[in-house]
Formats: sequence, C-alpha cells, structure tokens
Amino acid sequence: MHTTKNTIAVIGGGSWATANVKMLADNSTPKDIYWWMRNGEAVEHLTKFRHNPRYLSSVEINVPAQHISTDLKAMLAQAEFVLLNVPAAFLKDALSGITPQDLEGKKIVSAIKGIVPDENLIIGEFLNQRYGIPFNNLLVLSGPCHAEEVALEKLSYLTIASPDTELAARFAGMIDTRYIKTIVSDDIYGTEYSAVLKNIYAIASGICHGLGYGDNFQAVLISNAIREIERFVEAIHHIDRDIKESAYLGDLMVTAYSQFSRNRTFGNMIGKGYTVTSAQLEMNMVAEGYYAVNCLHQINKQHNVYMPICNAVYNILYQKRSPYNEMKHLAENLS
Ligand SMILES: NC(=O)C1=CN([C@@H]2O[C@H](COP(=O)(O)OP(=O)(O)OC[C@H]3O[C@@H](n4cnc5c(N)ncnc54)[C@H](O)[C@@H]3O)[C@@H](O)[C@H]2O)C=CC1
Ligand SMILES: O=C(CO)COP(=O)(O)O
Repeated sequence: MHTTKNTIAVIGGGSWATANVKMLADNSTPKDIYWWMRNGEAVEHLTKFRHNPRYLSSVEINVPAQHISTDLKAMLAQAEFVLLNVPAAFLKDALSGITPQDLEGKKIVSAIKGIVPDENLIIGEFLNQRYGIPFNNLLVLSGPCHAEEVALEKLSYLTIASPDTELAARFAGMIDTRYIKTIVSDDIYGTEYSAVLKNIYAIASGICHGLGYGDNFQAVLISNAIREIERFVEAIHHIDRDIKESAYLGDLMVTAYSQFSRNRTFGNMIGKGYTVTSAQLEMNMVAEGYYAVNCLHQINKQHNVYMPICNAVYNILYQKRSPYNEMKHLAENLS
C-alpha cells in the first residue's frame, strides 16, 4: 500500500487538461497538483482568477497559484506522476527541453489520443523509445469522456491501462469521484490505438453528416468502423480483448455522435465544403484525427489491414479528393 502523499504534474493547457485538473482536485485522496501550460497569459489569469481563460472557463480551479507555471522542468521536478495532455502534434515541441533524466523514475500517464507525427508512434512507444520510460511506468487514460461533460460533472467512465495493473489501480484511486468511475486494463496498445482510430471515424461521421447522410447510414458507418478498429488492433497487438468494452466501442460512439466532438465538428465542416485550413481556423480546438489519419496511413503500409473508412478520410484530407465522391465510393463497400 502506498503511504506518502501523491504528487502529479498535469502537462497542457487545453480542455482535457483543465478537466483532468478538476477531477484530480475533486478526488478526495490527498495530493499536490502541479500544472504546466505554455501560455503565460493563461497562467497569469488562472493564478489571479482561478479559471482557465480559453478552455472550460466556467470550471473553478482549486490548485495553489504557485503550482501553476510555464516552467516545465520545475513542474516535473515536483511530481511522481506526470499526466500528458498536449495534442500529439505538439508533444515533441512541448518536451523539447526535457531530458530522460528529467523523467527518470516517474510514472507517465498519457491522456493524449493521437500519434506523434514523423515518428509514427503512439505516445507510449514514443516515451519508451525517446525517453527510456519502462513500459511498467506507462499508463494510458482513455474511455468515452468529453471534457465539457466533466466540467458539468456528468457521470463518466474512464479506463486506465498499464502493464502494471496495480499502478493503474493506484492512479484510478487518484481520479475517481462522484461523477468519474474508473476501469483498470492491461491493454495499453489496444487502448491507445483504438482511441486514435476513433477520432478518424468521427471525422468520417462528420463528413457524412455534412454531406447530408442520415442516422441510418451513420449507424452502418460506425458498425463498420468498430470492425475496422478490431482488425487493426488485432494486427498490431493480438490479445484476448472484447472490442465492445467502453474504452473501445464506447469511445468510438461518444466521438462519432456527440455534439461536443472536435473531430466530428471538423469532419462536418469538410463535408460542407470547408478546406482543411478554414475548418481548422474555425475551431479553437484540435481535431487529433486529422494528424492521425496521415500517420495511420504510413503505419498500415506495414500491416496491410483492410481499412476502407480510414482510406477514404485520408484521400479527402491529404489527397484533396472530393468528399462527395469518396463517401459515395465508400458507401458501396460497407456492409
Ligand atoms: N477534449 C476532450 O474532451 C478530450 C481530449 N482528449 C485528448 O486530449 C489531448 C488534448 O486535447 P484537448 O485538451 O481537447 O485540446 P483542445 O483542443 O481543447 O486545446 C488545444 C490545445 O492545444 C494547444 N495547442 C494549440 N496549438 C498549439 C501549438 N502550436 N503548440 C503547442 N500547443 C498547441 C493549446 O494550447 C491547447 O492546450 C488530445 O490528444 C485529445 O485527443 C482526450 C479525451 C477527451
Ligand atoms: O476523445 C474524446 C472523447 O473521448 C475527445 O475527442 P472528440 O472531441 O473528437 O470527441
């Protein structure tokens, strides 16, 4: 049993980081929370007014002012757990001044649902290869959970995956609250990859909505998408998993159907005729699936998994193919 006080550094200043800080602060286990973000003005606002000015600004932040900083090394130095929450596309940049020594011995929790561009690695693999973090010190925080609903304290279920399930259970004990239930898993590969893939299918769902396809078609699209996820994660890491569990199917469904989904919103704009750049400019938030589909396309060259939905999204976003023609062609290949 762990007896000393828990210490955790949350890295990132967006919606999910803000929601994670709220969960950690609302959880009754004694702990010291440290919070790093790159935006100095946001830090100033937070320390003065206890609200993040740009993301989930209604949430009151109960973290001492001196624990919120733009100094990443200083925040990391205080913590046993590090909760990463920067979109994958910016992770390398955010950690650029950090050495393996800065992270030595720390337990790293990734709440990121993306792939590191150029490296084509999920976050766990990247941390292991670049920073030498042993897999037993890696955790993945996932499951169907929108930051906006955490802010409203709506009942939500999160999965914590790690090869060390005792460590995962310890972290679960640091975030569960009246409104957060936790599930422990040992499937870090399946949990990470399915969380990445569901963002791509949410973009497909949004594109179809933008093009005028209805709920009947969406249901077929998503039932094909879960089979695509199952084929891919089986090819990458074959274990006995139930794809209907909430970390896999549940996460796909919330992203594909929710009004809060960044990826679906982005896809909807593409379906309506926005360019990628104009759709990105319309959002103050990051649609991970846009970056992920390019990485997935590269990774799948080694595995050759049949992924018609991913291919259609790749063709639309990276080959400038017409959303109308791509989805019409895709629709002929769904079952
Ligand atoms: N928002 C949500 O409900 C959930 C998000 N996630 C994951 O959490 C991670 C963080 O996403 P969100 O908090 O949703 O982000 P967000 O879309 O709310 O905010 C964007 C974040 O990206 C940062 N950013 C934007 N441009 C940047 C740049 N050029 N360099 C460095 N940072 C930049 C912003 O400072 C901000 O922290 C993602 O991997 C996402 O998939 C996971 C579960 C739920
Ligand atoms: O992963 C998420 C919810 O589980 C957030 O991504 P979206 O905002 O695209 O749904």
